[in-house]
Amino acid sequence: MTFLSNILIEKEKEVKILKEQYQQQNYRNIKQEKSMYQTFMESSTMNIIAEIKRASPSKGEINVEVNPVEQAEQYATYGANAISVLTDTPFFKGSIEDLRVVRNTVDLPILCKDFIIEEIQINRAKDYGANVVLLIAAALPKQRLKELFDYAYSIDLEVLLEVHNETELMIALEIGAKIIGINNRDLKTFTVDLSVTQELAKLVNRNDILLIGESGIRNREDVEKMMEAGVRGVLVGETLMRSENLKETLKDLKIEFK
Ligand SMILES: O=P(O)(O)OC[C@@H](O)[C@@H](O)c1c[nH]c2ccccc12
Repeated sequence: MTFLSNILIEKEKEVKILKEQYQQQNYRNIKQEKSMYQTFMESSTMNIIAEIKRASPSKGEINVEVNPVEQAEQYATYGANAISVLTDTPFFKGSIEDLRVVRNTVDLPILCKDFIIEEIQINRAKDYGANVVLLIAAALPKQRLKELFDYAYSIDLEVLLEVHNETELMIALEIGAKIIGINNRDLKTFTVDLSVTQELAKLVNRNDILLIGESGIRNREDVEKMMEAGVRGVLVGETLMRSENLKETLKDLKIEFK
């Protein structure tokens, strides 16, 4: 049993309960003036998606006691371009409430980071104020991915479509993904290798695709590697969650495009 198949089983249960209990809330329906895609494409510096990540199955507890409001405020103040909120509870100790409080704190684009298998999760993400949802190519068959992808855009959400190998990348391109995240971490083995982004990015020779390098980014050198690989954004969790000086850490990661 891999982590991914385990969590998908967990999500089936969660969705079943959601279907019974969830009622549309419409707390906040934020329409960003500009899409994340557009802002990131126009930026002259590396775009940083700063993640609120309390724990993970590969690292255990990272920063469980974090105050998501303070963390998000600091991310925004020190130059993050978007915020990712891990809303999964059983494996990452996050919650959908984290998303709401972050939404009420910052105006940056917010990514709802979860393992989405059904439309109802997308509705809930929207309700709680997300602008972008994650879809993971390894988690679903192509047809289903495409349906969820189209559904998200139909309710004005953008999609970060995450891939980890060439087959998944081709699927993402066929589906018409505009924002593709290349995960350096293998969700089945947890191995992290920045060369995943370096290799896969080479296969995308289109300048209308926004590429994001995800996972295992610790310092400026890593961001430089990602930039040379051709990504316009990086998704950083653990490094920021463990940082004792977010001002310095974010400054270090934010580099100018050449
Ligand atoms: O903490 P890191 O190594 O900086 O990684 C952040 C982010 O990429 C990672 O949390 C992530 C990428 N894809 C995911 C899918 C599900 C859960 C988590 C993730």
